[in-house]
Amino acid sequence: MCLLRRIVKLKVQNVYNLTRTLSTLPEIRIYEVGPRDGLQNESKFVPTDIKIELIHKLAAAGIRNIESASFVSPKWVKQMSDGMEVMKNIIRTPGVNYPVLIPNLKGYETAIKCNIEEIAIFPSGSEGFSQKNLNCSVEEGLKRFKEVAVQALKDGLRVRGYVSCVVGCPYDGPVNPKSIAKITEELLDIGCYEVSLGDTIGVGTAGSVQRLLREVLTVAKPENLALHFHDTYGQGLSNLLAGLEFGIKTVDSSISGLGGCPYARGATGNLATEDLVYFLYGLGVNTNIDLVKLVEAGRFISNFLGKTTESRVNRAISDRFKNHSDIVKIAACISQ
Ligand SMILES: CC(C)(COP(=O)([O-])OP(=O)([O-])OC[C@H]1O[C@@H](n2cnc3c(N)ncnc32)[C@H](O)[C@@H]1OP(=O)([O-])[O-])[C@@H](O)C(=O)NCCC(=O)NCCSC(=O)C[C@@](C)(O)CC(=O)[O-]
Repeated sequence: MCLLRRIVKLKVQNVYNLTRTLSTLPEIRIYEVGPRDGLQNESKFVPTDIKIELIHKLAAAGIRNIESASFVSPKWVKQMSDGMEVMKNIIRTPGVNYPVLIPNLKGYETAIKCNIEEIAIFPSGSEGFSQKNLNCSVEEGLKRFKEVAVQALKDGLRVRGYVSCVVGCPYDGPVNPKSIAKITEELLDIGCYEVSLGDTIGVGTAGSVQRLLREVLTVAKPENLALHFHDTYGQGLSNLLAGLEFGIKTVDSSISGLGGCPYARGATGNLATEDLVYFLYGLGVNTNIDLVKLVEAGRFISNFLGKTTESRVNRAISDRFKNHSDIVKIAACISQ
């Protein structure tokens, strides 16, 4: 057989093997943060009914975990001041989880009146960001969050943890993976069912994510971790692939790539949910999410904000794709 045909045969075999290997990827759980992390940084106040409609659209697209509100101080994040109205007025889809962000007991006492089942607490991985974002030290923040977690667990709620600035801090610079591992361990010890590792300013790369995970996986199992990558430097998907290769199965993302923390200067949006879902379909992972409806949800909120979507998939998918299966075939390069 001539050399060229041998190379082609080998290439086809490799592609098939790669797809087959990656297609043995487990169920990937998508944790949508758009209504909270996505909107919190928007200067123009988004009316409560728009927030609620976005949540409904995300659920209709098949998203099963939608972080829907935040019970932080309105003096700190005005955009999230209508958390109670949002949580009291969403029409809840059976099987969909609607967690909320809680900074302290005061926020918890408000949130618990809104029929919540899961809360998220969020210590910082660096001192500088902790002071700016929570007005306290990392240690004081952990003490506060522990009080919240103990009460929430007593009330029968699930508690998710975040660690912010797991790679770099806008104030302190590079962050030591060992300190992230320590905070992760403390969150798991107080009863968090999972800890989402937040690259808040998106400076992470596949290399720094590998270094971080090698450290954190000395204290946590992959099934108790989640990946939360802001896409500021365009590294979100490659960071994600690095994380998936460590067996992590939960990924945070934000519709239309919205987001950023008002107290992390330079922070921009999260990995876009549309890009994440397309990427996963390409790996043969069925997310049960309807990409046409998801793109529509992204266009709904981007149009309301008067912004161009940050999602490359949302921008690229023209209206010629009338249905979801056409897009999945493109994503997975399936010809027939
Ligand atoms: C934690 C605090 C409250 C401390 O803020 P503080 O000023 O130190 O709080 P305080 O205890 O001194 O209280 C000051 C005033 O706020 C009130 N207050 C106090 N707590 C609440 C509350 N929960 N809800 C409503 N009101 C509250 C309190 O009642 C008091 O009212 P006053 O007596 O002046 O009238 C503040 O720093 C805060 O709210 N920070 C949160 C900022 C934030 O939301 N940042 C964005 C989310 S984190 C993020 O985006 C990162 C993440 C999670 O996505 C992961 C990643 O991307 O990496």
